[in-house]
Amino acid sequence: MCHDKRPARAGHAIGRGRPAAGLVPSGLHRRRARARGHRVRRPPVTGAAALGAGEFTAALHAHSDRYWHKHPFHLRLHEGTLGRGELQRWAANRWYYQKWLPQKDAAVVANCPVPAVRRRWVQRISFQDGTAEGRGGLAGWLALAEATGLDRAEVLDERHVLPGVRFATDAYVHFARTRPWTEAVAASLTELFSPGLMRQRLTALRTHYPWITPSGHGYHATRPQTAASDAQHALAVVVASCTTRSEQDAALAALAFKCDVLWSMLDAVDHAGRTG
Ligand SMILES: O=C(O)c1cc(C(=O)O)c2c(n1)C(=O)C(=O)c1cc(C(=O)O)[nH]c1-2
Repeated sequence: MCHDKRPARAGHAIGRGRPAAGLVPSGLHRRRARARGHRVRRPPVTGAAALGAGEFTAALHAHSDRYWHKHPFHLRLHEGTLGRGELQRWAANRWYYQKWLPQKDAAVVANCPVPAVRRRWVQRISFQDGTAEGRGGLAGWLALAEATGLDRAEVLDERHVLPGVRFATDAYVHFARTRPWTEAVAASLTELFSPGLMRQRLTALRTHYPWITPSGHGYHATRPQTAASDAQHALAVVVASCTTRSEQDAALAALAFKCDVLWSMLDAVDHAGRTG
C-alpha cells in the first residue's frame, strides 16, 4: 500500500462518514501551516484501506513535525533570551491549560465505555489533582509560577490569561467533551513528543534563569516520566481502537488539531511579549 506519512489535517467523524467540523483545512490554513514549516496534505480519500498498525503508528509519530517544541517562543526560552516578564506570562498562561487537564481527562473517562481504559485514564486526574491539597501536578505548576515571582492569587484569578490561550484551551476541552472518546485519546498523543521537550526546558530554566527558585522545578523534574508512560498507554489504545481507515484518519486529525491548540497558545504568549 502506498501511504503518505505526512501528518493528516482532515478526518471523518466515526460512523458518520463526513468530515469532522472544523478539521478540514482551508487553503488559507494550508498556506499558513506551510509558512510555519508544517507539511500538510489534502483530506484523505474516503474508502481507503486501513493502515497497518506500524504504518498508523508512524503516521501518528510524524506529527512531531508540527509539535510546539519548534515554536519560536520555546526556542527563545531554550536559548535563555526571555525576560522575567515573558516567563511569568508563559507560566501564568500555561496554568490555564494545566488547570483544565483533569476536567478534560474526566470527559474522556465519562465518554469511554471500556473499563480497562477508564481505570488507567483516571490516573491522569490523580496525577494532576494529587492526593491532598498542595500535592500533584497542578500544585507543582503553581509552585513554578510562584518561583518566577508571581503571586499565587494573580495566577489563580487568571488576570494574565490571554484571550488566545483561553480560546485554544477551551477548544481542547470542548473537543474532549463532544468528540468520540478515541479522538480525545488521540489528541492527547502530543504527549508522545513532550518528555524530551520538558527535560530540555528544565535544563534551560536551571541554566539560563537562575533567579527562578529551585522549588519551582518539581513539575518538570517528575512529569516527563509519567508523560512518557501516559503517552505509551494512549498510543496502544488508539492503535487498538482505530482499525478502520476513517477512524485512523479521525485520530490523525485529532492529533493535528491538538498540535494547533498548543501552537496557538504559544502564538498568543509570544505576540503579547512583543507588543505588551
Ligand atoms: O510542557 C509541555 O510541553 C507539555 C506538553 C503537553 C502536550 O504535549 O500536550 C502536556 C504537558 N506538558 C503536560 O504537562 C501534561 O500534563 C499534559 C497532558 C496532556 C494531554 O493532552 O492530556 N498534554 C500535556
